[in-house]
Amino acid sequence: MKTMTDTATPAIPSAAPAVAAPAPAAGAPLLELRGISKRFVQPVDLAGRLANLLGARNQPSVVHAVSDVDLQVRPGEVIGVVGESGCGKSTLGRVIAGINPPSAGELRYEGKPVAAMTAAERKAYGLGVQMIFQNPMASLNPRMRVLDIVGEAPVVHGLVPASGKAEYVAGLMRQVGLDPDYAQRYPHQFSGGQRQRIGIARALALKPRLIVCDEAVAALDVSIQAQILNLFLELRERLSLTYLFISHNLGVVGHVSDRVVIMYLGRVVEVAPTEVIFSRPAHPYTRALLAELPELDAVRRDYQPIQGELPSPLRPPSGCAFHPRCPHAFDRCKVERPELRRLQDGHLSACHLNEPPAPAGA
Ligand SMILES: Nc1ncnc2c1ncn2[C@@H]1O[C@H](COP(=O)(O)OP(=O)(O)OP(=O)(O)O)[C@@H](O)[C@H]1O
Repeated sequence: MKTMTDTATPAIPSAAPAVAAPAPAAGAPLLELRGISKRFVQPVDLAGRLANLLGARNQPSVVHAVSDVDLQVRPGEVIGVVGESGCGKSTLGRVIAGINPPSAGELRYEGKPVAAMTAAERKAYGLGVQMIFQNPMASLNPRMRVLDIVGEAPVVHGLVPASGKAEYVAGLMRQVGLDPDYAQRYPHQFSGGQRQRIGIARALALKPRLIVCDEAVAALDVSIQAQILNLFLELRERLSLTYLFISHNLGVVGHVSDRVVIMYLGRVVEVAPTEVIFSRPAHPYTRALLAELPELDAVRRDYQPIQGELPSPLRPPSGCAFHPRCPHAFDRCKVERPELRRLQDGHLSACHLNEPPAPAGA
């Protein structure tokens, strides 16, 4: 059977946003994270346990995937979460979407702590926060038709009667740019971009307020990435959606986000409006990520690209976790972890170099 393909559109720029994003609504946060941490305990194998018993080594078994993250997401806002592979972005997204419970801290949705929600409130939260994944082929059941992939959950949750399912699915398919005549087809009969549109329709079917997009365009060709990003922005306008956009690529995130959160080894190291991240990055790690982008402009020309490998979250470095890779590290960075400090309204950074100089004579 014929495979559908996407038409070509211009490639995504590697830096500043291409589409002017409307200012997010002010007011109470839709989602709030207070000191959120997520640790995974890794099972120690028999040899490791024996070695531990004999004192031959002290095998750490706790992965600090996310540590002490504070964040407020306002309704209508698009927040980009950026960092290298393994820095805790997906774990943070999964905690926000309720897939993994946090190990510590408080998650609040629509002003209520999730841990203290009634069953009805928890259901509203579960439907209100949806997640879209990187690989649509892996996240769509290959044996289900689009009609069921998109339409099953809203019927189960009573959002639409079974008799109205076909019409509901057809409306969603149109909304994401798919021909409703293909509702009887299976995922493998669509192109990569079209499959991601099915994933988006499936998320929209539950009428979410917040969508966590985890590397949602990373597996797509560059021209298709631009189409899907533009679709996210159109849907945001049309449906007043809020997004958390997770990506290792600062260029992709810059295209869609109002604010960017930079993560390093489980911690937030910089937060700022997107244009500030690109024009006045304060953290050496953010500058290193900018240096990786193909089109270096004059401002970024002296940024140093990232050196070496991400350390293991089993053994985070002492002090500032970035110090072994930081071109500006000095003695204090090795022993004292810098706090996330407010530099200006909406701009926070965790680097000793950002501290104001001590007053003369102090
Ligand atoms: N279920 C789990 N059990 C044990 N460790 C985990 C689990 N999930 C994630 N981790 C570890 O937590 C750390 C953060 O992983 P995470 O997937 O959140 O990072 P990421 O920034 O999203 O990376 P990627 O872009 O590669 O997905 C990694 O060291 C990872 O191995």
